[in-house]
Amino acid sequence: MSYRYEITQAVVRQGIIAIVRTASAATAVEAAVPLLDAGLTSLELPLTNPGALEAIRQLRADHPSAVIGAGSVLDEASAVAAVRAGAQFLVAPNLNVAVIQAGHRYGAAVLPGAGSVSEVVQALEAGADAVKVFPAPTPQWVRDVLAVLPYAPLVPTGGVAPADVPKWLEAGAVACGVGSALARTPIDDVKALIRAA
Ligand SMILES: O=C[C@H](O)COP(=O)(O)O
Repeated sequence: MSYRYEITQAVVRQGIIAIVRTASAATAVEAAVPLLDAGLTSLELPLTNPGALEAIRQLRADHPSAVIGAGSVLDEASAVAAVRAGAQFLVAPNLNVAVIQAGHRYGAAVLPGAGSVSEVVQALEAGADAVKVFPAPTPQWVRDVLAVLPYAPLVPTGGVAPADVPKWLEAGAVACGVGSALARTPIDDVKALIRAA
């Protein structure tokens, strides 16, 4: 998978980005593998995780068909480091045009963060492949924004409950980022969630 539009497609196809937050590279891999085995195909490892780059490198090597991204990518140096470690997509809670440019320069899809209609538009103008709406507002917010920006690929993230993912997707979000609540979800429920998304 080389082109960033293919990466974006793969990320949104399932409708869920599983965000793995742990205290070390080893525990990140340990937490990621059951999610991948359950059928989740897109994983985000925030750079705030100690050992995130190492975990990204290992997951890319061991799971070549998965789509592995880096989260909390706030600046260009972090973007380049993440791509060099193998990150195929970059996510941030904010908009930094230099992150988009660096990601695109090296073939990664980039999902900057936005919290308002103006910020969504700024992210799209800056070349965002999709826009992380953070923290996740409400499904009605997504509906309202899509009424005026029907082409905006929105990815609500932050406080999304796994069981609510279908509601966000019905509202028109292209995917949801799900982190802490996913970590608390039994793996059989994760499988059901994948079927429902
Ligand atoms: O970047 C987003 C958050 O870390 C994910 O939030 P969450 O843990 O509430 O799903």
